[in-house]
Amino acid sequence: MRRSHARYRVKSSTKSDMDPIKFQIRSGNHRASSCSSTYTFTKPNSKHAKSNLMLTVASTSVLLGFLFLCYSILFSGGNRLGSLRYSVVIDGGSTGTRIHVFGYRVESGKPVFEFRGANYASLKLHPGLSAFADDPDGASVSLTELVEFAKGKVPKGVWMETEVRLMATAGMRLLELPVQEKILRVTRRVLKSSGFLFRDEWASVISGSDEGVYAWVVANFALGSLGGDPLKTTGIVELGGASAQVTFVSNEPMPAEFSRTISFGNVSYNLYSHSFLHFGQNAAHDKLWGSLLSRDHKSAVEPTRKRIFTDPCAPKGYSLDTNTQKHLSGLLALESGFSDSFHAGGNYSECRSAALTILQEGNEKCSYQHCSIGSAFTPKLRGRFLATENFFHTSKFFGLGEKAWLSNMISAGERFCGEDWSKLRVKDPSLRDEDLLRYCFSSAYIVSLLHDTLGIPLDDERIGFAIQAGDIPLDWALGAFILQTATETSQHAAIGNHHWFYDLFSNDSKTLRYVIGIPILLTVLVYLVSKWRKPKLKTIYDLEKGRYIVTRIR
Ligand SMILES: Nc1nc2c(ncn2[C@@H]2O[C@H](COP(=O)(O)OP(=O)(O)OP(=O)(O)O)[C@@H](O)[C@H]2O)c(=O)[nH]1
Ligand SMILES: [Ca+2]
Repeated sequence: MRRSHARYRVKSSTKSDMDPIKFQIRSGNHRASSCSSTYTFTKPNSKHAKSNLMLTVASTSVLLGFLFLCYSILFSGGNRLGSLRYSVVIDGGSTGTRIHVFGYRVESGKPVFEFRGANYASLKLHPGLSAFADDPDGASVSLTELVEFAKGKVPKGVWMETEVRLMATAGMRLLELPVQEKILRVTRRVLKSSGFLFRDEWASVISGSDEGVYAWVVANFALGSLGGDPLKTTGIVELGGASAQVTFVSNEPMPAEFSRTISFGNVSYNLYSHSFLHFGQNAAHDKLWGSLLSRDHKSAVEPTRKRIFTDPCAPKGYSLDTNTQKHLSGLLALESGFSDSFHAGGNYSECRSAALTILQEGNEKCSYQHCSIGSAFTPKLRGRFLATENFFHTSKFFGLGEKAWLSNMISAGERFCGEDWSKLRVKDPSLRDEDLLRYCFSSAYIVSLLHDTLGIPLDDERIGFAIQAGDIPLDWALGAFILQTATETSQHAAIGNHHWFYDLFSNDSKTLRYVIGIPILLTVLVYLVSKWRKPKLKTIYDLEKGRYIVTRIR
């Protein structure tokens, strides 16, 4: 085929709708004379071409943008749909520091908690933060180890969204404020560099009332009564090392400092909650020794006679070695020669009345209508209760069953306290002296606290002891996490902070398919239609008429 002598002339067009560049091709097989009309092939109308291109690019970019947005919502960090989110809570207790790592999902705008498997891990290290009063920097060692444990449980990609909170309890409350602050400063330094999401105010000494509320929350969450009828909830009595907590729903009028109102779901609970500082088991036992000493100081002992301290809560034959002295409060440990004047009385009922004296210390300063423990207001206990921490440990040690465990605690304590120390020592060789010794005092203190002081009948079936409910540990730190997360999630839902897409997608994969599938379909459709509809146009410049004629090519 002869090659056409194509000659290109650029002709600027005045017509706005015409592309300014025209190519005139004179085909070789035309006679010169037949140049009456020259076919001018224009590039497809580049205006149209451009708008098609624009349309395709626009719809593709909208689609890509949309897919990217979906990806960023569905698969980025903490907003990952359906993926686990994490939270870390550190319990700064008096006898040890425990870290809890929680995994949870948000489904239909609500957190779903499962405290098992990959969704929960915890580690406790001794001693507690308060043991570093003289060496605050020393607190960083165990805390760093706990943080490393948590980092091993949380995928690195979400550390930045994982909140870490440190809440210290009674052990730290017993320290002077400046000392507390020094230790907290060290903890903040460690947590700031942990890689987790942390703010200074998230490391603090929480109030005893908060501690009690959190313990109440986890107990009722575990029992399935949280979010239900307030009168069907279960109260808690917690016997820690340095403090004891009592929290339950009470409709009795009470002073504001003991009253707490919390909401869960659309139910609100009016709680009595108080932490009795210095009335934890270990702190009370130290008080006992302090009272023995001061009692002797008061007794008119002639200077020549050797002073004897009789401890009714120490089984006969027990001698106070330096190891146990280490655990005595400063007052006693400093008492020179205390150990050789110490006599183990091994008498349960005397031990129980010594415990009652400790529980009623300060009662004379009661400024409320009714105080049971110390000078703090306590309403009449109503409803069911769970007795946790030392209530559980001592009941377990004596092998008590749920049934009538309080009255059985008396007989178990009488046997243990009255037994010869050497025989007890042989029965439980694995326990340290000071831990084994403590069971005599504990059995008396528990009965004196629950029955003699709080008035719970010895055979009351309404109170059980536990350390977990189902497979959920009754640890106040879990309650703090539950309340914190539920509040945060409902706040997001309330103020619409959440990704509105997120709701659209939350847990509804059908929507996901539609929302991603439809735009793809539409784009393809638009593209095909534009391809199909794009008219094959031919623009002819009619030399005779001196104007362009646009015709459609079939
Ligand atoms: N007998 C016994 N007591 C235990 C055991 N584990 C913990 N305890 C005691 O139970 C009490 C409460 O335990 P934790 O809450 O872990 O102690 P803590 O938080 O350091 O103490 P607080 O700051 O008063 O709450 C403390 O007096 C512990 O000494 C155990 O296995 N056996
Ligand atoms: Ca505790």
